Amino acid sequence: MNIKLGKNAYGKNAVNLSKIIRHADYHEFRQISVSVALEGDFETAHTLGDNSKILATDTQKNTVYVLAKEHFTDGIEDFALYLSAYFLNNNPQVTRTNIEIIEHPYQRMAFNGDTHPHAYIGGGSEKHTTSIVQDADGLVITAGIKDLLILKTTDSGFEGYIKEQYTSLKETADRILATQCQATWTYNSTSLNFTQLFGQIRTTLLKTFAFHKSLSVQQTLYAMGEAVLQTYPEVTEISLVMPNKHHIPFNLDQFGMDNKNEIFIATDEPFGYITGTVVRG
Ligand SMILES: O=c1[nH]c(=O)c2[nH]c(=O)[nH]c2[nH]1
Repeated sequence: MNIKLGKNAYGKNAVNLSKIIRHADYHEFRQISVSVALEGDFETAHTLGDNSKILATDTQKNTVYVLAKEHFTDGIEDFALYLSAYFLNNNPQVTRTNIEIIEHPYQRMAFNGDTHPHAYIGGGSEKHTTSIVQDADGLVITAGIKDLLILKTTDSGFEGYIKEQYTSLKETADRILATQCQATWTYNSTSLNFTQLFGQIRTTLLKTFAFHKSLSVQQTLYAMGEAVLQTYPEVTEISLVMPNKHHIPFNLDQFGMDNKNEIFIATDEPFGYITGTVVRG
């Protein structure tokens, strides 16, 4: 029988790391989760149990903590780029790296407009993400947002869809639009101000969601992606995942009351799942 090893990768997932960056009059607190995956000359590790080319995942984990001291000082994109280059340059058996970082944002507490120097509030669902895939041919860098919970109470409808024997959904010109959005975009360069761009792109996504007169989730998804590509030449394409978190009007008729689009059943499952990539050209 002719059997051989196909595509494979290994590495350490979810290296959870916190860092205090001490400035003169305040502290910065950062919390990230780093995942490393390596591809390369690992055939005999699988077929013979020969570990001579294996950089232990425990060593990979330690490398992340050690390099964070000097090199995690700015955006997660910059740290991911540094880690990727480090693993490639120091391990000739590695031909491709895939570094992913998720940042859990913490904000300094504010009281009457004054920001506290070293107390933070976190725990929201929204996260900032990045990924680097690098090999001898080059590098792809993405950034993104995930678990961004956004909702609007009007300027959303859904009408004009197919009506056939199994259709029961009623058309509406005024519904709640809610989603737990994930957006991932690709940059055209590795020397950008990633932190600033992330904040600006996030604002563009939110603004478009808020001001768009939505005829469907699909249309809003496209408008959000289009706005990012129109505004930021550094972005080559953007993918969005927008589950439709349904809010179904509750039937108050049965209790002799009129539901004027005020009371809803929020259903988690099943949910509509709308995904799309918006590209140039
Ligand atoms: O924005 C929507 N897109 C759909 O494809 C769809 N399908 C559905 O039942 N409700 C909705 N809403």
